[in-house]
Amino acid sequence: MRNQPLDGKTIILRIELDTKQTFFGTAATAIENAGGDIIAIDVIQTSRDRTVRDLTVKVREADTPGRIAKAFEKLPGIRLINVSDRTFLLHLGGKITIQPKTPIQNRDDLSRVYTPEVARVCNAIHEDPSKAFTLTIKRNCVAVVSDGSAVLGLGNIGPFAAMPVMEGKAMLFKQFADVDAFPICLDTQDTEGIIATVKAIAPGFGGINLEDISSPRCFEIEQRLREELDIPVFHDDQHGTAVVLYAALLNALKLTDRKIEDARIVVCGIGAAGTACTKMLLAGGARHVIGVDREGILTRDHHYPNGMWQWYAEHTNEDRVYGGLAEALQNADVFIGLSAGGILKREHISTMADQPIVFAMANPEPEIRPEEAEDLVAVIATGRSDYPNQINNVLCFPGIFRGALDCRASVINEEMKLAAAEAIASVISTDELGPLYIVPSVFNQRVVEEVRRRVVQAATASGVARRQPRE
Ligand SMILES: NC(=O)c1ccc[n+]([C@@H]2O[C@H](COP(=O)([O-])OP(=O)(O)OC[C@H]3O[C@@H](n4cnc5c(N)ncnc54)[C@H](O)[C@@H]3O)[C@@H](O)[C@H]2O)c1
Ligand SMILES: O=C(O)C[C@H](O)C(=O)O
Ligand SMILES: [Mg+2]
Repeated sequence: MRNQPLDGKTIILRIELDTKQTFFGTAATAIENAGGDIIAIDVIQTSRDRTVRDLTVKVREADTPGRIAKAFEKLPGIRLINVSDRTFLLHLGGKITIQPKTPIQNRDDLSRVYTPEVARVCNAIHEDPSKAFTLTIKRNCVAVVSDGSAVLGLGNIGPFAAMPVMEGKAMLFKQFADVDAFPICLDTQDTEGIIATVKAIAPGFGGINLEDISSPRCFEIEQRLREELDIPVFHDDQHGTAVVLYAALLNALKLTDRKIEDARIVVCGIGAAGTACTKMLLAGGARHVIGVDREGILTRDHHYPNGMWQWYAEHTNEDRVYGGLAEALQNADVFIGLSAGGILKREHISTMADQPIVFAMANPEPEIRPEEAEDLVAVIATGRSDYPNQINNVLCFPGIFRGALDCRASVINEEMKLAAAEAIASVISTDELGPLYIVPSVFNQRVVEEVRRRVVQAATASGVARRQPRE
């Protein structure tokens, strides 16, 4: 059932009718009886005794398509050729394409974009490699690189299955920040193999956005690439998430009249995202953070083979709380979930402090659905597009890379991340702030603009900008 469309969604049924044996009305009635609502009909092919039609059908329940298929099996003269939903149709052939900026209309054009004239441009770059930034796509191009090892919360589903997410990130880069991003899914999960491959492809890119690479390998991969490349390398699940989380938390704390230093914060899922979010919270002044992973609360009297967990245990949970999620959440002000769907229960939230803040950010299924918890919380947010308060790294990565590319930053540093977080939080004024509006919408055009502006300023002030963009 994993590929079944979700409730309330639209599917498209391609059916073939033998018009000597049956009528369209029979098919329509079967669909209605199975819980489907036909909202459009397209005739695809027709002949004297055969017709093929696409029926766009709203489904009320997840098992409606299955029930329609069963009903058709019993009806002579009706054949179900295919069921697709709009999401799958949108993915047919992939979601992005490459387009030339100018058409090649004659031999003159051809000789400029290609041999022989292109050779002069190649020689110019050979003499001065920094010209690659002005004379090639490098200036505006980001590689979105994954090994498919931690795709959303789906786990290690490999490079082929990771592609739709990476294509989606490339679309978002382009639409929101006019960055040309290319999805690259690697058929290796070997740390050295990934580092060598990214270094080898780097000449064509002005930045590297690492995506959905599992921890702890992601830490070393990013660290080494940062040291060995002179373009920004940014692990989105760590830093993009941390930036947006921090922005959202600043606003949620403001709304509930709390200070970050006093807030008791539980981070669940100490992987790539959970670790980076915690580092940003500590840098922002948080003093009471407890981390919980599958084996329970991380404590400093335990030795962890995972170096990042060892670091984590030494820098959090000063009061030495032991146990699991339930124990960690007693009297906590904030829950930050970056773990797995459905693991937070109402019973957990009811033991939290008054006016709890719940950020259930696992994708695609949050730790708890807002409708299950909204009567218990002051603020709830998820990473999804279909609920209010979407805390998702898409609020950060387009704008932070736009800024970094525009000022040709050599890295994306802490100052730039902090500037991006403050920019996102600032898009919502005090008057506008409310329980359903702690982070701006992805479609708010001020987000990228403001993030870019402050990121360029921060890069310049911290000495990593290599040019000043025209405003
Ligand atoms: N909203 C966003 O912008 C955003 C950004 C990044 C990641 N995420 C989501 O956060 C989750 C983690 O992503 P990641 O990149 O850090 O992955 P990761 O694989 O690096 O880390 C996941 C961590 O969660 C832990 N975990 C899994 N199940 C758990 C459970 N039942 N209880 C406690 N801990 C558990 C794992 O042991 C691991 O340490 C995913 O669901 C991902 O989709 C959301
Ligand atoms: O892809 C997303 O929606 C956010 C994030 O990068 C994730 O891995 O969940
Ligand atoms: Mg991700």
